[in-house]
Amino acid sequence: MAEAPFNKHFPVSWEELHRNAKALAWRLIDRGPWKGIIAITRGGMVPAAIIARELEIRMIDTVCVSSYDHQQQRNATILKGVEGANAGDGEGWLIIDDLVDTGKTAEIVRKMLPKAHFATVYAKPAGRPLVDTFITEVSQDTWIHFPWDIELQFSQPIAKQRNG
Ligand SMILES: O=P(O)(O)OC[C@H]1O[C@H](OP(=O)(O)OP(=O)(O)O)[C@H](O)[C@@H]1O
Ligand code: HPA
Ligand SMILES: [Mg+2]
Repeated sequence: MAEAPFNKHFPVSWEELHRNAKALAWRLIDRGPWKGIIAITRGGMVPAAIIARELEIRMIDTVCVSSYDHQQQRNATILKGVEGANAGDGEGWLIIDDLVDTGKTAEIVRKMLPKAHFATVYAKPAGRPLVDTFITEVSQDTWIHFPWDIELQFSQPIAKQRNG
């Protein structure tokens, strides 16, 4: 697949992610009770853990999907479904991912659990219609840098960045 032009970069700190995942938990609490959480690996496991803690949910399973090599999108591969959770059509279950981008991953997981509630912390416009609840929208040409993917390093002054 063609590489998407990510012109903008949106770094997220652990604190920000924690705050936004908690904000998502606040939105989800009144829509429950939830039978459990299905986290989409790997990125969904971090917000899923925070939401599980806030909503006191201990039944957690995963759907294992892989679709990106860093910013390069590939065909999504399902490595594991949800057989263990006995989630049926997903009724009463929460699916948690860190973000929807093109919506490809969400589309695949929604087919597995059509009645589940799909929630993400971040959403880009193309994937937004596939999510039931999210917290922050960023533009399609923005790459979100999650705290587990980045480290502190020297940053060019803005003037240097603008002048190339
Ligand atoms: O809406 P889409 O275009 O499908 O993109 C969103 C998916 O891509 C990322 O996962 P990725 O496949 O990179 O795996 P990871 O979570 O293991 O990093 C992200 O965590 C979402 O699951
Ligand atoms: O913007 C993104 N950031 C991190 N992982 C992703 N996977 C798809 N889009 C993104
Ligand atoms: Mg993922």
